[in-house]
Formats: sequence, structure tokens, C-alpha cells
Amino acid sequence: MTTENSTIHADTTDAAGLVVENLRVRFGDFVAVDSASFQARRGEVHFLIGPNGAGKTTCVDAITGLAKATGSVRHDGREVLGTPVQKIARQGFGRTFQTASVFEGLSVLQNLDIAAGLHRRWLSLLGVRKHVDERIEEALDSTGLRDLQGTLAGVLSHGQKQWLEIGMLLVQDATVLMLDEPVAGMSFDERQATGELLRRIAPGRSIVVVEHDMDFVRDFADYVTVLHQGSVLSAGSIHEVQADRRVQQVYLGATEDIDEPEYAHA
Ligand SMILES: Nc1ncnc2c1ncn2[C@@H]1O[C@H](COP(=O)(O)OP(=O)(O)OP(=O)(O)O)[C@@H](O)[C@H]1O
Repeated sequence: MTTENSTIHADTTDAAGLVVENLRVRFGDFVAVDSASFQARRGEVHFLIGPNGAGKTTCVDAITGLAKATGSVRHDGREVLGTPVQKIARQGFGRTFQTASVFEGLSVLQNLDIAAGLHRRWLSLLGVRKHVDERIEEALDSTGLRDLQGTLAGVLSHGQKQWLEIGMLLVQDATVLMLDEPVAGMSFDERQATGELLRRIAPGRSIVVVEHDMDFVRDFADYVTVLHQGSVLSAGSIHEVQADRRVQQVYLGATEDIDEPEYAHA
């Protein structure tokens, strides 16, 4: 476990995934993210947790270019902070939002096709599909949506829409996936399936998940960074952060979810 605002892992080489250092975001006089540092290594499902208003989404906004920030965000050694949003996406950053943004009037396959068209000539999208893209095949398998490939996205369940959105990032070759509360509103089975999906796609990718659902975090986190009032309060395995008294104090005020007896005296 590490102390406030420090870079998290012992291995902080840039080749080891996403490295965020001294991230700071201001909205006027209000500092929403204050010198936050963390690292999401390749192959890891890394959770960003913290009470409402802790700065989790703002961190993701800053990393993906939607919020102006200072500090450093490197991916495989390449600095991306200050890069335009579209260029950051082309550099392998993909993001989902709480409400899935899929084309409801198109099928699962058509949604994936359009997403894969990011790197294609626009006109080719209007032509007849001659073959199914290998990335789309993989995305159909990874997301478990193969049997639903002809189904309209609009009739998918909430969970299936989230998986489709993740699939759309996969076909865009995203290697840093930032997911904002992916299991909010999901059934237990959908939640478990989502965690298993994240585990399947993690190899070779850095996955950062903003989440409030502590059961989900406990079940699927490789590493957890706890934000509080814009700063990193604690980081480590789920067991380590749950045993951290500072985390317990912060969460006692916000939710009792994290205050479990088996960790309270660890
Ligand atoms: N565009 C903005 N202008 C001013 N303040 C903002 C803006 N966006 C976010 N904030 C503030 O920044 C702080 C961090 O917000 P943020 O949404 O990042 O928190 P969060 O940890 O994601 O919270 P939640 O879990 O409730 O979504 C909050 O106090 C919020 O009100």
C-alpha cells in the first residue's frame, strides 16, 4: 500500500501501462483533482473508488482529454496530456460512460462495424461487407454477444449494451479502457459477466474502472486507488485499502459498504 498521492507500483516504468502523475484539474478556483498519481499496469483491472465528488470522473475526463489538466499522463512512455481528444482516442484510449452510447436502430454487428470503421475509408462503410473483420470476430467472442449479432442494439438489456460498448472499444484497438460505473443498474448475473469480461480482455490492456459497487470491486479488482477530495488517499489491493483506517473513516461518512469486520482489524 502507498501513501497519499504517490505513484503506486514499485514498477513505474512507462512501458508498464498508463502512468498518471501529479494530475491537477481546476474549475475556476475549485481544485477538483489535486496532484493525483496512479499507475494502471497492462493486464490489470484497476479500480478508482471514492465517495461522491472525490474527483474520479474528472480524472478520467482529464486523462481522455475532456478536461483541461496539468501534470502528466503517459501511455507506453508517450505523453498524452494536452493532446486533442480525437488524437488521444487514436493513441489507444477508449472510454465508456454510465449511459451506453450505442446506435439503437442498428444491429450489434452493425454497431461493431461502424466502430471498426474508425480507421477505414468512410465510403467503404457504405459498400457491401465482403468479410467480417477479425477484430469484430474477437469482440463478438470476448463480449459474449455472438448469438445476438443480428439483434438491434435498442432491444438489448442494459448489461448487453454496456458489453457492446466495450466491444466497440475493442474493435478500435483501445489498449487503455476507462469505464465509468459499468455495472450500475445491472443484475447480479450481468455484473458477474461484466467482471469476467474485464478479466478476459485485460491481458495486453490497461483497464481503469470508476466504480461505487464495492461487491464488484472486491470480486474483480487487481488494484485499487482511493480518491478523496481530489487526492489519492490510499492504494493497494482491495484488502489493503479496506484495512486502511483513513479509507474506513472516509467511507464511514459516506457508506458503510467498505467497513467490513474481517478487514477492520487487519
Ligand atoms: N464542470 C465542472 N465545473 C465545476 N465543478 C465541477 C465540474 N465537474 C465536476 N465538478 C466538481 O468536481 C468535483 C469532482 O467531481 P467528479 O464528478 O469528478 O467526482 P466523482 O468522484 O466522479 O463523483 P461521483 O462518484 O458522484 O460521480 C465535484 O465537487 C464536482 O462538483
